[in-house]
Amino acid sequence: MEIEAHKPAGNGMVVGGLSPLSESLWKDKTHTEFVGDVSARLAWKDLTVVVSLGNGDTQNVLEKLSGYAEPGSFTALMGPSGSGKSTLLDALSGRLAANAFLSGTILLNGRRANLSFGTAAYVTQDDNLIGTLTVRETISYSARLRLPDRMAWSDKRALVESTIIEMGLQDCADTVIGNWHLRGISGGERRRVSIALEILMRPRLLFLDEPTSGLDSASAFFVTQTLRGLSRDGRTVIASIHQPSSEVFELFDRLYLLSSGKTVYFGQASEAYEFFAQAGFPCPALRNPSDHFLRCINSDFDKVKATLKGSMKMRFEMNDDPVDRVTTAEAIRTLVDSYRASQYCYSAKEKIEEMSKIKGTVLDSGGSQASFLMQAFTLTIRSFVNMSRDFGYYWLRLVIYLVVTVCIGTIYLNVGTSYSAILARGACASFVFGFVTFMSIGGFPSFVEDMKVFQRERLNGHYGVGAFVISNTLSAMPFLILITFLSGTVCYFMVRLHPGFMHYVFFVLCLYASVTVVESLMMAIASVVPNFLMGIIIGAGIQGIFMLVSGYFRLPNDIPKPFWRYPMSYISFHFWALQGQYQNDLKGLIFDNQTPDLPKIPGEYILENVFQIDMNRSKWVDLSVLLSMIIIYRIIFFVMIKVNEDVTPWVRGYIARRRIQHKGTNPSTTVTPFGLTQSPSLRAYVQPRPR
Ligand SMILES: Nc1ncnc2c1ncn2[C@@H]1O[C@H](COP(=O)(O)OP(=O)(O)OP(=O)(O)O)[C@@H](O)[C@H]1O
Repeated sequence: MEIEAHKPAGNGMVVGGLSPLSESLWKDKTHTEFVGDVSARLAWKDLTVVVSLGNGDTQNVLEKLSGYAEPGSFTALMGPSGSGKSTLLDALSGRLAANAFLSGTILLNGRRANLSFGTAAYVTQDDNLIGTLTVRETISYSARLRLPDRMAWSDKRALVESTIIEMGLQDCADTVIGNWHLRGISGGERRRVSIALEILMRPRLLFLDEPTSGLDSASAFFVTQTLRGLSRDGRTVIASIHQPSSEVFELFDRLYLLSSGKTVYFGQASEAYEFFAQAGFPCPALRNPSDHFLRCINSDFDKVKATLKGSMKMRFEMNDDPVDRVTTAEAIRTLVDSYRASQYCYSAKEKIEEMSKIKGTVLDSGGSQASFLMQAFTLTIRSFVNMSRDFGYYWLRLVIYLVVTVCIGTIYLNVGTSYSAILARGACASFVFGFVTFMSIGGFPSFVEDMKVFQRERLNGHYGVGAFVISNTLSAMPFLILITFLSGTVCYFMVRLHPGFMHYVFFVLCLYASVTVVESLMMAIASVVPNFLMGIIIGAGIQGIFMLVSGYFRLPNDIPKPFWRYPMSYISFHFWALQGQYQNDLKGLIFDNQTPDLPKIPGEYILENVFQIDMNRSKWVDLSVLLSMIIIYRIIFFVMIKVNEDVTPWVRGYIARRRIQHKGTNPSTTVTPFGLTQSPSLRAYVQPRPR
């Protein structure tokens, strides 16, 4: 492949968007049939977003916003912090939080469309990436996950390489992203990797939330130039941008200025200067126009002035700047009114009307084109590589498990068959299946990181929930087998549990099954509780309760009925593990009695009368129950993710809607002149953005 044909410009970055090679590669090799016009014309009219707050109050985050974005143009959303830029992007891309209610019209190619789960690509503010992979690996795995199976790997690789060059990542292509123990690429490079992952599939519609935040001026210029280049390839690009430099500002085609959820200006970026002058706020000489616009509409300046005046730290002198002669609140009012009465507003409305009348192509979901098997396989390999490189994922646990099992081994060394060994064996099994399995909770922070990556990729339609659950189960298997077989072997032979190969195999299998159940339980918790401290506390609490009813701390027949005995002890995996292991260890052994003149005690007698074990059930049945619990927890994990995606937002939305109605505001959907309604619905997933 002629990758060399891409000659990086200047600092090694190819500015100006997709190179002709990658564009043609994409079309040729994916064999994508572009029937008709596949460009994305996005129009929104009278978009209002109301959020319900925790105390039952409501807040208007966006108020009757109208605008449009066309293929071939780069639209920048600008405004002070809290003005509603991210909310507008979320509303347009179908990602509003469940407590947010949308009314108004959003049309893609003149039609109502669902833009979530891959139809539009969205680069969010947080760069949730896998820290142990290099930049090239990250993009390559993403290519395998999403490009069609029939596309040759050499072609996929060529596309990956051209994307790396396009985002100027060649110098750090073989550097790891970085995590808590690995020093990786810089923050700016992470941003560029996040963008690279989304442009890989050449989406027709691309949303970016603050793609230049945290970047130095050269990187910010480069990223913006790349986005502009993408738009020049016929794509529709909308990005929120914070405090752009004058060079970056010059790259915008259209500017959407927001303040407190209201439109201050929407039109050609180059004409904003004139609009501000006409409204009575001309940009002073030698001031960056974007700084001036934001200075005029950032009401925080009023608070800052008041605070400084109050504390006598600052004397305000009148100068020529009109912004200093009025409060920012007044300036915003004047600008909003001027815009409503301006020709910019009229021409925008006309354009929106015109766009709404043209019914264009229905765009396919831009999600993955790879088969389910390819997705599951790639995710398994990627997850396996990550687990093997992340010291904290399994290796640290292996060390701790070995240390703890050596401790167990020395404390119960050659436990034997004396009278006191009866209780010692019971205690040893209880410790192994209670505490040792409990230590698996240590993997929770890594699960939470995995879930963050999953959520980002899932929302952009990279793969399905099923592929993720399967891959997560398979990739962990070799590590769990290694950990449990090594530590189980140490424990089994040091303590000298029941001799015999099958007894040894049962012990380690039982340990493996128990540890995997804990892993699956913690994954299920991670799918609902994204905070790792809370997740660990919940996981520890659940396991503590399970341990209590395992049959060791209270004998099975003494566990209070009905709740603790049924269902709790049967749900507890510790219960099945102990029942199986007690049989595995004691059955067939003969123990000394309290005094030598009393007859010896058979293991079966102890099992039935001391540990109250159900002897009619084989230990292999106990093991099967444990193994089926793994499957049940994985199904719960799958269901939890689905519920989180589909049902939880609906329920939260319903509660918030009731609250708003109770307060007297009507959040009902608005039927627009286009006949389209937007309402809080199942598709308005998602986890509210962290704020
Ligand atoms: N789901 C929500 N629940 C409660 N408040 C919300 C919600 N979504 C947005 N808001 C509020 O709406 C306002 C606008 O938020 P938004 O994140 O859209 O602003 P922004 O312009 O993107 O800010 P920044 O530049 O700081 O990211 C803020 O006051 C925010 O707290």
